[in-house]
Amino acid sequence: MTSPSAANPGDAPLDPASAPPAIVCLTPGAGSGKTTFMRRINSYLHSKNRPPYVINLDPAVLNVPFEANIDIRDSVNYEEVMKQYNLGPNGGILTSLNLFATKVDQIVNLLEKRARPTPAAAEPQKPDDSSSSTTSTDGKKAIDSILVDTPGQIEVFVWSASGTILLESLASSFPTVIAYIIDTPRTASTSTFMSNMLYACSILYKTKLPMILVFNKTDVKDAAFAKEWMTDFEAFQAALRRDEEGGGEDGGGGAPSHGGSGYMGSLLNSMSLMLEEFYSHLSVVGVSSRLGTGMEEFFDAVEEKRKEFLSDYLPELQRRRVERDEARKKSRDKELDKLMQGMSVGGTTGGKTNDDDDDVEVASDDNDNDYDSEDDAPAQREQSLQERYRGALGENDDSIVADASFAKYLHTQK
Ligand SMILES: Nc1nc2c(ncn2[C@@H]2O[C@H](COP(=O)(O)OP(=O)(O)OP(=O)(O)O)[C@@H](O)[C@H]2O)c(=O)[nH]1
Repeated sequence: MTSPSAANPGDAPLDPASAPPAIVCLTPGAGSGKTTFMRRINSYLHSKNRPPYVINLDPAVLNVPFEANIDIRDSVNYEEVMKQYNLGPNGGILTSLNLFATKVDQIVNLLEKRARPTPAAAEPQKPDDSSSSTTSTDGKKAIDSILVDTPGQIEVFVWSASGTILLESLASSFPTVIAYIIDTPRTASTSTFMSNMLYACSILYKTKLPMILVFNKTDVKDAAFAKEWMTDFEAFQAALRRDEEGGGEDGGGGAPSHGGSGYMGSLLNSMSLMLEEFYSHLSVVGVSSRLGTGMEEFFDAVEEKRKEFLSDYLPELQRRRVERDEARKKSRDKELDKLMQGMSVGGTTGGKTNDDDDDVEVASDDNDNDYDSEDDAPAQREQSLQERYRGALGENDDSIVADASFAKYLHTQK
């Protein structure tokens, strides 16, 4: 994995090429071993003296068996959200994520600050310094990677607006990679394998982020069969035939596999052909979170996907971001124009200046402004009023900074 190498002066935007990767862990089903996997990669990075920055986005989790630097549970009380809004478990998670997503700018700002190396980082390291990490602007070690844990209810995260906002915001500053954790023993039948792949495919198209398929629990079942099915169509066909003849594996769930029978057989057949193109975009690794095997392979895949993010995904992401910012600015300008016209003080774009004394009184109730001349006064008053309205509409960064309680919480994080 690459650590940030280029020093970014002051508060200049973080260069994505030198930014640490963000690894977002998702799992299609409960019990796939996401938590165990997160704990394993966390301790692996600690053992390499490259501690990650950990973010927990699961508001409903009872215990996180690793230290999270930012934890959604510290700012949103899931139980309370369910009670107050009269929601069920999924609605509670969704609303908690929505509440948390309103603060995403502050989180990304904090992460950028923590990821930015100081000029001192450019100095050569001492030979006895085993760490390859640098130092962030506030004197702490610059973060080398970001690990994000997500709610086990994958659909709540992936298909919600807040999930999209959180992922896009993260990806706008950091090369973001999805680690999709699969329970290998439970994916051994052709039909469960195919449903898992289709789900991964839908997530890839929804998030538009590079993805690593992590076949977990390889101590119980080797992931070689899955790798073979993804690269060799004939092998998958043979497995389908075996399933049809009743000799297929039952996927560990106890139910017999009917992957190859009747219309299911031909459906799986054509789907496997269709998915060939999708497979070519994925990295596949087999790991055992219990034993800790496959970690090097996983981080090699992260590095590969980080590069892919920079070359393929980032340009598209930046294009979408510019489009969205322009649309947002246009709609704000429109609102501001309407507001100004309503107040009869003119618009932002060529709106006429109102010379009426009564209106000027409204605009000048702040005595701080000393105008140079009588002629300049209306224009300056109008400008000052416009600035205040812009602030109220959220264009001013100060409105974010002013949210002291959350910022204070974030700044107490390690
Ligand atoms: N044999 C084996 N078991 C594992 C492995 N990884 C996780 N497990 C077991 O699988 C079970 C589920 O693991 P978790 O890490 O809790 O899985 P999760 O995806 O977070 O599941 P939820 O808690 O339901 O969200 C536990 O009993 C783990 O001990 C592994 O690599 N090998």
